Formats: sequence, structure tokens, C-alpha cells
Amino acid sequence: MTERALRLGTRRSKLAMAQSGQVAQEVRRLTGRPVELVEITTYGDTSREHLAQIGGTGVFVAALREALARGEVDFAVHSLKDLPTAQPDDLVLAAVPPREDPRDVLIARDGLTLDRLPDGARIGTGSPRRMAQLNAYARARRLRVETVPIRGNIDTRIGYVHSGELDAVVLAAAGLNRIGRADEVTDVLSEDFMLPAPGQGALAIECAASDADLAAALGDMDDPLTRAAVTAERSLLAALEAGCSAPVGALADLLGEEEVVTEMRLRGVVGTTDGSTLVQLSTTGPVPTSHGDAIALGRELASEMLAKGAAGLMGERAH
Ligand SMILES: NCc1[nH]cc(CCC(=O)O)c1CC(=O)O
Repeated sequence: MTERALRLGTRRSKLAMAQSGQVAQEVRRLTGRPVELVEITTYGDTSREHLAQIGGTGVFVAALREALARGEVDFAVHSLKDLPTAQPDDLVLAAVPPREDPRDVLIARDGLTLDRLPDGARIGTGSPRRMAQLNAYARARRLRVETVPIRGNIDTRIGYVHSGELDAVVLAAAGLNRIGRADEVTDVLSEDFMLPAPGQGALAIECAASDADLAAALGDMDDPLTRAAVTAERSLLAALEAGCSAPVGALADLLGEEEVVTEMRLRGVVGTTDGSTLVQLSTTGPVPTSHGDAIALGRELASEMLAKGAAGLMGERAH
């Protein structure tokens, strides 16, 4: 007996299709079942407004989740950083596969690095988090840069550099790797001054909570350490009561010598988009072995950041 194909709901963007295609192949291998891609248009794909203005949180995800809830598709692949932190009861995060490079990168004209950009360089990014950290970095070094709000898919954003409209754009390394444009990167931005968005570089594979067999099969793709890291990062975001368009960066990584992992470190940052004020803190604890432990790590850092005034920096929106 041949089982029917599993339907994977996906956005149409090149990045979404690349991510979904890779996951589809893995699911075919794991389940022996055919997988078909079902294309779904989301509000985030059709709106021309800036993400920060339409509220950001979940615009890419809502239409996929509605298709899941209606049973039109069996599972969906999201960029984890685009997922709102609240998990709907009827859906389950069946797998968080091993993470790609979580860092942000620069694509600049003439192969320039951040430190070599000319005075007054125009750097495109629609992300308040990237603006805040770029501007803070520039202030500390007395570089004069102008952050210019842009949006659109990855190709569109890189296009602003090729057309000469902008000197550089900031993008996630993972997305460029997935669509095969990593060779255009001119500088990798160290997380020492540019913490990525919570969950950046990781994927989330989601299905209906009622579909226990499928959830279990998809669960074979889960990487527990990636899941622990992104759970801690998202717990920080949730405890700060911020969304994906807030100026919040976070990165959890493992500390230890060689193969002996000893601890998880969680770094977090909140700032004003002009970079004049940043609250940047780090906490370290045992590697979380449960969901609750990972949540606790994020909450602990959040309370330290709130005690240092983080709340006052988050109301602000990019213009
Ligand atoms: N918000 C758009 C988005 N969602 C996920 C990625 C990149 C891939 C990832 O971080 O997993 C991007 C593009 C970007 O920020 O450059």
C-alpha cells in the first residue's frame, strides 16, 4: 500500500523554497513517503509596508499556520526567528534541526568590510536590532554611517548594493547560504558586537498537535542542543515582552573544551535604534536538559536586563 503524499506548506520566496526543499528531501528519506510542496502566500510577502510598521511579529507565519489548522497541509517549515514566541495549542514544534551559522553578515560594494566603509556610508537594514547594534558600533569607533530602512526578499536587498543606491546591506548568513549567495558576503559581523535575532539560522518544523505519528517522525530531525539554545533565546525575548521586530538580539552557545561541553552561555542585547544606549548582558549555566531549564536561562537573563533598564529601550520603533 502506498501512503498519500505528505503536504508541506511553504512560502514562495526563494529562501522559503530552498528551506522547504531541503526539509522535504529529509522527510522523504525518514518516512519513505512522497512529500509535495504546497505554496501559500503570506501577508508578509504581499505587504509593501515596512515590517516594523505592520507590527512584525508573525506576518510570515500566520498564513502557514492557518493552512495547518485547516488541515490543508500536513506540516510547515519556518525560519525560527520569524516565529512568534507564543506556541498555539493546536500546533506542535515537531523538530528544530541543527542550526546554520547564526551570524549576520555584510554585503558591501567593492568587497568592502564594515571598518573600511567610507564616511557617511549608507547601510540598508529594516531591522531595529541591526540598526541599534550597527549604530552603537559606529559610535564607539567614530565612524559615521547611516542606517537606511529597507525590506523585501534577499535578492531585492542585495540589489540595492548592485544598483549603487546603498553602500552595503546586512543580512543573515544562514539565508544567504541556503539560497547559494554566500560567496557575495564581504564581511562577517562578529556576534561580539552584532548579536543575531533570537532563533536566527535555525528552522522550525511544525505540524498539528493531533497528528502524533507525523510529529514523532518529524522529531527524528530534531537537534536537542539547537532546540535548547533557541528556546533560551526565545524565552529571553518573551520575558522582555518583545516581538521579532523589537531591537533585541540573543545568542546561546556552548562553552567547553574540545568535545567536552560544560555550559551554555546566553548573551542578550536591547538598544535604541540610534545606538546611543545598549543593555548587553550575558549569563552562563549548565547545559539545559529540559524545556523548563532552557526557559529558565532566558528568564534569568531577562530579569537582569530589565533591572538594567531594558524595558525603557523597547517601546521605540524604527523609522
Ligand atoms: N526576516 C526575514 C528572514 N527570516 C529568516 C532569514 C534568514 C535565515 C535565518 O535567519 O534563518 C531572513 C532574512 C534575513 O534576515 O537576512
